[in-house]
Amino acid sequence: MKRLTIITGNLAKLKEIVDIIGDNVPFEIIHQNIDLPEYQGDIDFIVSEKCKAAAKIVDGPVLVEDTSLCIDCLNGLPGPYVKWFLETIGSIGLYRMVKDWKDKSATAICSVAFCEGPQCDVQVFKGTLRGKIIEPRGNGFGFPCFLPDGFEKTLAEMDDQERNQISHRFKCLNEFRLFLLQLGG
Ligand SMILES: O=c1nc[nH]c2c1ncn2[C@H]1C[C@H](O)[C@@H](COP(=O)(O)OP(=O)(O)OP(=O)(O)O)O1
Ligand SMILES: [Mg+2]
Repeated sequence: MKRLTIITGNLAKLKEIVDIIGDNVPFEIIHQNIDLPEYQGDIDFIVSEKCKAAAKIVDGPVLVEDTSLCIDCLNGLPGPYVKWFLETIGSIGLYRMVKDWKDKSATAICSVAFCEGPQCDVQVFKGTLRGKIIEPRGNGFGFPCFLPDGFEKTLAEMDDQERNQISHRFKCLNEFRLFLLQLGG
């Protein structure tokens, strides 16, 4: 069976990816814990560059993921730079940035890029989840300040099973899973 290497430095993300892809796909899924460069640009560019860097390291099929949180009243910021916002001002800081705006709507975006090797084309998949920014609640993996539309729990208040049925990452990786099944072993 072909091997597919997931490259991420984030183990919570890895667990979700593996749980969603499941074990029916015709690839043996393995992981390398490597912190890839954090590129700048739009979502497609960033995840594609990440994928090319990963394919060079592995010299075979790779999957990388990049997460964005795009807030409407901030014209899409922090977008793919959400990691730096979380590390500096945190979820509460994100909430404070938007608390005086009437429109607090936002989109969580999971983007995944796959390629079969360093010389191969990169394919990008995306999953989006609409919601709004609220005062942070919850301790799970998932944005504590993001309340998905139609739900009463933030992503960080949901348990893994609940989140993996509705999340941006679920939507994206479910599409990728179907693509892998089509691709064959
Ligand atoms: O569903 C999520 N719910 C809440 N927070 C999340 C989620 N997914 C990623 N995150 C965090 C991790 C990082 O602070 C930033 C995304 O940055 P991002 O570059 O994609 O992740 P990362 O650097 O941790 O791992 P990687 O080695 O795959 O690049 O948002
Ligand atoms: Mg990263």
